[in-house]
Amino acid sequence: MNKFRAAAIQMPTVEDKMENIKAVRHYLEQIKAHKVDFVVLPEMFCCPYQTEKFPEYAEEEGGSVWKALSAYAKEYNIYLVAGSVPEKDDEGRVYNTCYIFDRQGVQIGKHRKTHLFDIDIKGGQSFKESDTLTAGNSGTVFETEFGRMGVMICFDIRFPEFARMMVNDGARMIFVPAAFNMTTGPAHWELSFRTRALDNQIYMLGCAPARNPAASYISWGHSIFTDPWGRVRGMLDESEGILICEADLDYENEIREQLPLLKARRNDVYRIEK
Ligand SMILES: NC(=O)CCC(=O)C(=O)O
Repeated sequence: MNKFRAAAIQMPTVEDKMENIKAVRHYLEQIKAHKVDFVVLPEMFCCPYQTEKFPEYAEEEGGSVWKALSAYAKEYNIYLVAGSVPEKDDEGRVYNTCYIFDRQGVQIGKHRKTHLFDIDIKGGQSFKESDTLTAGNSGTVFETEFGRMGVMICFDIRFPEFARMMVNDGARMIFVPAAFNMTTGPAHWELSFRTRALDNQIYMLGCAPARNPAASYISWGHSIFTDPWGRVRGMLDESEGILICEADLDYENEIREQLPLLKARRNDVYRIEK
């Protein structure tokens, strides 16, 4: 039980919400023979990544998208870290939400993106999720037969405390539905995954949408798997594809024993004396 397999499905997003949902089944069929334990989908995999579209595509928890994803988890006997979707609550607020289903299709976790992606890079990418989205207010872990796992969504990865909090809470791997762009992707995507993996001595799996050069927000792609030594174990390019990887928790334990960063922390002194 110390090894498990996971797949990141780097799929394109089309305008028709339910076409994206149908496409997920096609990929799950394709990887059936690999007997993966976990599948992760991209950020906003069934809604164009445009702020004005989020309220239009949003559904309440338990809606048609949720039902289809829960059914897939059961049918394919997988943990489904179901990318992210726009979720609306009963007061009309909209969140960037990742639902997590177990092998029976039962929802065992839900993460609402906590750090909204509001950036304005001179000569590069601008985006303002907070125009239409509300931020979540907590980190998220979920339980599996392999141990506790963490989930964060895209921009959340930039905040080191967030991953550290999950690791402090016992997370063994962090799943990251994401969609970096053509400005920050080449600069920071791989670096962010390697850094969070190295600092926390943990496996990280990031899943991005396939690149569509005609989209208003262009995804960097490059779904990625990094290990507790900070190495890249697998990475796609920008095209549609599936990244299949294996995590070995004995290896993670060994790294944590041999280079005992997590144990050697000095939480008693991390303050500035004034
Ligand atoms: N969807 C996002 O949160 C994008 C984050 C991103 O591109 C970054 O640079 O951070």
